Amino acid sequence: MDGHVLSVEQLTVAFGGLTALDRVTFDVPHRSVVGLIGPNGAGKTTVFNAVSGVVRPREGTLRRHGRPLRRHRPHHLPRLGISRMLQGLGLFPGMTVLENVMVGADPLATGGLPGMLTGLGRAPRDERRVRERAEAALHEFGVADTAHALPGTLPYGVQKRVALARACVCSPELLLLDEPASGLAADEVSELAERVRGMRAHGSVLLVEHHMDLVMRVCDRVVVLDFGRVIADGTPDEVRADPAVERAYLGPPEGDGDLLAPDGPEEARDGR
Ligand SMILES: Nc1ncnc2c1ncn2[C@@H]1O[C@H](COP(=O)(O)OP(=O)(O)OP(=O)(O)O)[C@@H](O)[C@H]1O
Repeated sequence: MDGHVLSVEQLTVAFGGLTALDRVTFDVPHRSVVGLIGPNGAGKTTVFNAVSGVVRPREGTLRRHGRPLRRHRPHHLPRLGISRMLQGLGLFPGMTVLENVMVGADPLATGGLPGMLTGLGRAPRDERRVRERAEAALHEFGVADTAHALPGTLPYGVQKRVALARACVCSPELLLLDEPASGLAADEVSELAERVRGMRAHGSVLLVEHHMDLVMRVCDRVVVLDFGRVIADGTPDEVRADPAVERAYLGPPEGDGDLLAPDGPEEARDGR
């Protein structure tokens, strides 16, 4: 396959008079983990929303393997091999864990979501295949024993794993992870780091995360945004040592804290 899993070229997004993204350019290579970081309001979520087809860029091009994505919508993502795990998890509270993950696996089948939920108009073979894929994903993420529970009855860390299983069940070529570490305990973050690193075996990950320790541990490259512009793009070590990144996080006055300390950026930004 030619080109990168995702190429973002000169992406510009405006909300009224506010330019949220200003000619943002970066690539997500095949089988890599790319971190997208930056202070609050830098434009990270807007990049995800543009890639997901939720917002339309004013200018610029998104490419998958060199081919431009034109006027795509969020429901096209499974067909494009892209999956997104939302920060708010987005699990359906009235459906069991297994059913939630089956929704993620459903694009693999020929029948639609209504067919899956009602059992009508759907080949039993499809139903079986979707169920098996969902069960395998739950097993892979260590939550098979929760299959018949409702998400709201489970601890947050377990719900996160369910949401990850749902995002991964289609074996996406590109997984968009929006702050997957938020709300997790330290041991859960370490486990998450292992999982994200392991995802490289199957596809690529674009990771938005404030938890710098995780970003530095799992990413092959890190793209840094500030006020809608890319101010750095390099390996974790290169980005960590970049004075422009330090300025963005710590502000111009003599900030002398640990630049990309695990829980530093948000507090540092507040002090600008
Ligand atoms: N739908 C919208 N309408 C108007 N302004 C918006 C909208 N979405 C985002 N913005 C603005 O665009 C800029 C970038 O926001 P975005 O949410 O992408 O930043 P972020 O880096 O994800 O921030 P955070 O780390 O706080 O989630 C901000 O100034 C934000 O207020």
